[in-house]
Amino acid sequence: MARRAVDEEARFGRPSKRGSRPRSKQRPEHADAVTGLIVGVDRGRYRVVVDEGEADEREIVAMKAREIGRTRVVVGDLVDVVGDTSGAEGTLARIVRIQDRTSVLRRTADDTDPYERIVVANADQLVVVTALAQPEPRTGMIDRCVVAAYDAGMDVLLCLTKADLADPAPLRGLYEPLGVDVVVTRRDDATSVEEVRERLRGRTSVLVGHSGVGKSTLINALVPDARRATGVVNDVTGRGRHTSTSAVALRLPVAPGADEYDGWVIDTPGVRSFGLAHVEVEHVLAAFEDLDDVAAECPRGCTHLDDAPDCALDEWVEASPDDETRAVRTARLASFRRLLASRAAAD
Ligand SMILES: Nc1nc2c(ncn2[C@@H]2O[C@H](COP(=O)(O)OP(=O)(O)OP(=O)(O)O)[C@@H](O)[C@H]2O)c(=O)[nH]1
Ligand SMILES: [Zn+2]
Repeated sequence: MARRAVDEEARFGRPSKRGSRPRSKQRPEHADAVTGLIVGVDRGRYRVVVDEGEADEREIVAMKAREIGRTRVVVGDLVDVVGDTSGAEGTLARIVRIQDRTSVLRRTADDTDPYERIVVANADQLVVVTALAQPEPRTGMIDRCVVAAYDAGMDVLLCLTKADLADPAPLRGLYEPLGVDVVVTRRDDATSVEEVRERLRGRTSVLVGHSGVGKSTLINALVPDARRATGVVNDVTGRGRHTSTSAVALRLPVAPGADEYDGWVIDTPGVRSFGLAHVEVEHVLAAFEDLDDVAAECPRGCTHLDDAPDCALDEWVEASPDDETRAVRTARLASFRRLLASRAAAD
């Protein structure tokens, strides 16, 4: 759990978790707040898991309290909740505080949505689900996801699906030099799903991917209860089951069918790509430790792009002690520049 900011505590007069102050009626109501994790958002109603991992873990429904104002609350947020937090049918609790976020995954405004949005908070891994065929992989889209993740300080796992249809080697070759972990799956190979589970265990992972890449198939295999089959029609409404486009957090079982959970899988049905106008070069650079050190020697304001005068990264490749090193450095620099360039490309 993220530690609450000191000034927030001062403002609400709440003792630390370990505080020994006795509870009394004089204390502000918020002192009785419980902490919870936002697992779903739907039209102003927030699904919150409280007392996670304890005997009385439960999911409650809450709304934003007035003091939160217009601050957005997103899936992955840790919040303090007051009021009726029993989770009993028909109860509605109030979110009075959003705890400091350890990461925010953003998307820039685009044609369909004029506002920059935080998609998910506090996730530590972005899983880019890409089919090896049907639909054909689009490296531009993968690059943009990698940039968005690095900007947010998240790791990237590239999950290549439909391995029965095409060879994963070329894409592996393109992304492993970027420090991207690659895992290959196929629907009819349960062990490949377990390899994905291993990498998600104990972490909070956001899955993104274009329609048809097999993301639902993968999530259903990882989290059977989710039953996120596409094309399933609701008997009552006659519409697809998942008309909502907001993110949803699902608990990851430690093994197929296990009652024990370790980690969260966040599905993002509405997010197909990321606008990247907000991304800073320095954040992308920070994900390439070797280049980051070298770029410290660049002229002020260096763009580090192909045409940047006196970019220290070019000199670093030039100064390679041998051919092997030169090949590695050339590939690293080309990958980094490809990512930088993807910020400008539309997808
Ligand atoms: N050949 C092959 N097909 C697969 C594999 N995994 C999934 N598919 C098929 O690909 C199609 C799309 O899979 P979904 O899981 O619905 O894809 P999705 O990414 O969730 O797509 P949306 O629901 O549109 O977002 C389905 O017909 C799946 O049966 C695989 O490993 N190999
Ligand atoms: Zn430079």
